[in-house]
Amino acid sequence: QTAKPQVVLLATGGTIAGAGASATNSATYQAAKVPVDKLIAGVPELSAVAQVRGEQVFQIASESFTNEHLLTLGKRVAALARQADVDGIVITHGTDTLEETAYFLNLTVRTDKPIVVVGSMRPSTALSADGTLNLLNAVTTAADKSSRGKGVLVVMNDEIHNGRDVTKSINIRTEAFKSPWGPLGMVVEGKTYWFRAPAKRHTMNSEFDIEQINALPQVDIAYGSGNASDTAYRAFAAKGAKAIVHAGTGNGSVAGPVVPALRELRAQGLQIVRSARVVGGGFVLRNAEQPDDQYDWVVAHDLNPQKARILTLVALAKGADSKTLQRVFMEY
Ligand SMILES: NC(=O)C[C@H](N)C(=O)O
Repeated sequence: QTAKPQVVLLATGGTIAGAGASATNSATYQAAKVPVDKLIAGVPELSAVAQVRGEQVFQIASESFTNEHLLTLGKRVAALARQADVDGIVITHGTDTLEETAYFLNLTVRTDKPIVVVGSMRPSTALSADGTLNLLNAVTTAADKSSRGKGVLVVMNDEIHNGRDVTKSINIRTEAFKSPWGPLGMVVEGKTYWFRAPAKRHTMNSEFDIEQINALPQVDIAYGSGNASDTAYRAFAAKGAKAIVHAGTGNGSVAGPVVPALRELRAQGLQIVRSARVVGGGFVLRNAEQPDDQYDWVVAHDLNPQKARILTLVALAKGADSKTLQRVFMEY
């Protein structure tokens, strides 16, 4: 009998480790309560798929993830990926910022071993809790050789998503994670089925390397709306932001009263990234809506504001200027 693949489960908290007062509490509960050994013990079916060992990296709700958490987690994932006795890595994570961590790892961990990020929408104590099957599907995907070289994956609700594309699109359904360009595959009854592969640079082909990153700059997001003012942009700059991601209306458009502030801040050295707040997937074109060449601003292409923040962090940590920043937004 051949040995089972070895999968390390890194637990960070979230609703998948959440506990409510009763089985009918599907939305009222405390995140980050159940420790990693209990998560593993709660799904005995895991042992048929892989040899799973767990590590509790953090025990937090993902809305409280900081840049330091990203660095700590990324370095641990990279160290494990280098070990010969690790075939795949699963990260349990709160769903609120799961897409940000998945994209960060996708950009910075240089490995072709499967890295799968997973969460749940209902706490472990709820009726029809979704965490157990999500976890089994995530370990199945991480243990599968066919998952290699596809970048960091997110497995939720039987679907395998590209960690770059996927976003939390609703907060009250188990069918919460969507990729604007579609999922990569499915996990059904312990088997993976693939339909497409990521086209953008990631992991092994990335120019970024978590081993070389020891600090991440402050990058903030300001939200566009009607009656917009420049207050938030100037306040972020005053507090030391190195870049501001503009979560713009429509095609990353910028309200008239905000334009002079963004031009001034750019002149002071901050990078200005125009993204789109639209939910179906943005697509911001350079020099459409605003003269980006003239203002030396950057467009986020199809990345949503929170993902644009992650790529900006990583690029600025490597000293990117505005030209490099624009290049990486098209390549990653
Ligand atoms: N469903 C969840 O995991 C939400 C929770 N607030 C978290 O992100 O940790």
